[in-house]
Amino acid sequence: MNVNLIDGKKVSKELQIKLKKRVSSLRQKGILPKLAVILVGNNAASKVYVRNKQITAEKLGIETLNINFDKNISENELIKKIDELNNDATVDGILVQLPLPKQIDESKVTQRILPNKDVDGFHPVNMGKLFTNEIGPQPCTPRGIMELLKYYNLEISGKNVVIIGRSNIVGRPMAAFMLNEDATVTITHSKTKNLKKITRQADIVIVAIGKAEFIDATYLKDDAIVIDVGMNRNKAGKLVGDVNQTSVSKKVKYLTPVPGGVGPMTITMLMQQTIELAEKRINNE
Ligand SMILES: NC(=O)C1=CN([C@@H]2O[C@H](COP(=O)(O)OP(=O)(O)OC[C@H]3O[C@@H](n4cnc5c(N)ncnc54)[C@H](OP(=O)(O)O)[C@@H]3O)[C@@H](O)[C@H]2O)C=CC1
Ligand SMILES: Nc1nc(=O)c2c([nH]1)NC[C@@H]1CN(c3ccc(C(=O)N[C@@H](CCC(=O)O)C(=O)O)cc3)C=[N+]21
Repeated sequence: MNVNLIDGKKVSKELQIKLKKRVSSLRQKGILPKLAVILVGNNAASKVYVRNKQITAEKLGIETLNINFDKNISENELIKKIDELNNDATVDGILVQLPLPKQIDESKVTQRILPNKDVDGFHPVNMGKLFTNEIGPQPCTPRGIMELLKYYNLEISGKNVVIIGRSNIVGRPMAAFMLNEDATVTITHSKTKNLKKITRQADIVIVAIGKAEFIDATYLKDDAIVIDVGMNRNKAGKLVGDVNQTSVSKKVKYLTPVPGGVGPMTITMLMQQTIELAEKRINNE
């Protein structure tokens, strides 16, 4: 059987047509949706992301404020900047690109962003809302994955979902999203024993480990749905996922490519959440 590729680029394009209209209607009301992005240092994966974000925001009419800091910046300086953006009424969403250098406590930074400007949905208040199935800003990558599954009419209720990776930005919130849709969820990580035995039972596997082409066909059952979140450079400098796409293509039913799968959806959800936060200004005024 041939694999069906889940086209994140196409789905993104379609969603962005609707988002553009929402931005114009905001702008007509005098509201200019604005996203502030803080980048510390020079992480490679982060830079791809920053570039794609800027291009998309511009296309949709979302204002961006880009702040770059040297990798040696102190935690206090970064916190000061966040406070300034928290108090700036023209800024709807604040995103601090992760990972941060060692001298900075990521959780302290995440918690400093006001929950109602937390466009990444990483603040414990918003994470808590996601885990209790309440409405709030949500992490963009797992939200984008849910949108992809919905677009392709792939059923989640009652399915065995195995997530590989337990980061705050992908694995953990992914588990909450899936649970909210009535999946039976297993979260695995580097200390998991017999990973293959677990993943082979999965109807849906979500891979977010950060190791180039780590997962091959032997990890999967026939007809599985495989979501590849990974963004890695291989030895030749090419962008590859955490899944060996050639190997699994012969076996599975659905697969997200890299590039063109989850990545574009993360960006689209980030734009959508910036717009959602900006739309809140209407009711608050
Ligand atoms: N496409 C997109 O939109 C996005 C892509 N990414 C990409 O996704 C990947 C993962 O990112 P992120 O979640 O931030 O990564 P982290 O490094 O924060 O987390 C990696 C997770 O994978 C687990 N892990 C590592 N090795 C193994 C292994 N051999 N077997 C099982 N589990 C393992 C780790 O376990 P432990 O906790 O025990 O250490 C950890 O939980 C990266 O390539 C990143 O660039 C990230 C965000 C968005
Ligand atoms: N606070 C924070 N939030 C994040 O969501 C976050 C982060 N920090 N740090 C880094 C990771 C990584 N990440 C990516 C998202 C999209 C692409 C993306 O657009 N990928 C294209 C790449 C295309 C290309 O340029 O080659 C694709 O997959 O098609 C890449 C990487 C978000 N992250």
